[in-house]
Amino acid sequence: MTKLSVNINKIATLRNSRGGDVPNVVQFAKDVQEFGAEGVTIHPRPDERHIRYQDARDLKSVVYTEYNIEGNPVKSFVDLVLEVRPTQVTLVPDAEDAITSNAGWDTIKHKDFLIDVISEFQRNNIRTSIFVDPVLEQIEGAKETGTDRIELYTEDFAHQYGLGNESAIKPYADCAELANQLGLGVNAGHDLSLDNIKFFSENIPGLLEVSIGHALVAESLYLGVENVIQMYLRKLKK
Ligand SMILES: CC(=O)[C@@H](O)[C@H](O)COP(=O)(O)O
Ligand SMILES: NCC(=O)COP(=O)(O)O
Repeated sequence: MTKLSVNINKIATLRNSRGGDVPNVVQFAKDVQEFGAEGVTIHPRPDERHIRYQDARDLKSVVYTEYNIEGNPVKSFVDLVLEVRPTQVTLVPDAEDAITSNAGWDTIKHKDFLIDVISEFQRNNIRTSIFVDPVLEQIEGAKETGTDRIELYTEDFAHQYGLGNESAIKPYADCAELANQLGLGVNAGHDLSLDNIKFFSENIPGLLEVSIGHALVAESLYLGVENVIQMYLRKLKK
């Protein structure tokens, strides 16, 4: 069974656009779990443009499913994760100015660094995952870091599948197969959506978890807007 972890970054983006507390990120996390989500993911960035470090602390007491914090392990992020102690930390090599995550780790080049941070989190009983491109050498490199899991970076799959190229699944399936053989858990995320999630999950062996945010929030808007318009119209009827 593949777990669905809902990434709530976009809820914080909407909140921050008005400066108040609507929508409320903590309430949203409570609600998605109530509706069946099996995890909550956040990705605080150093500029705090969506999820803030304080949100990460506030969410700790309400996330009773799996709490996954993603980010680049700069010192402030490492300190935050060690303070909050989520279920899982996912390490992502983000550039500070990146609009969103746009690459996996070079697990060979950054092996020593990854070993250090991963062992520190594991000493504190926090499961680790590292964001990787679907490249076999990078999966072998990930194994060398001691990480518990990998997260396959699925942007390319999502893009290609949207164009009708089903063969784009192959490198992901091959990497998942190798990870399974090596004893690494397999997560996946980025641009997964209602359009591609069934095909992706059916073709990836041993897929433990997907984290989905951008498309899930957009789909919630599209699928909810008719209902909300009707509710407004009812209230406006004299
Ligand atoms: C790690 C990853 O794949 C990203 O999708 C990320 O968690 C989303 O971050 P943003 O919401 O900042 O785009
Ligand atoms: N790890 C990926 C994630 O949390 C969500 O990515 P996206 O669905 O917002 O692209």
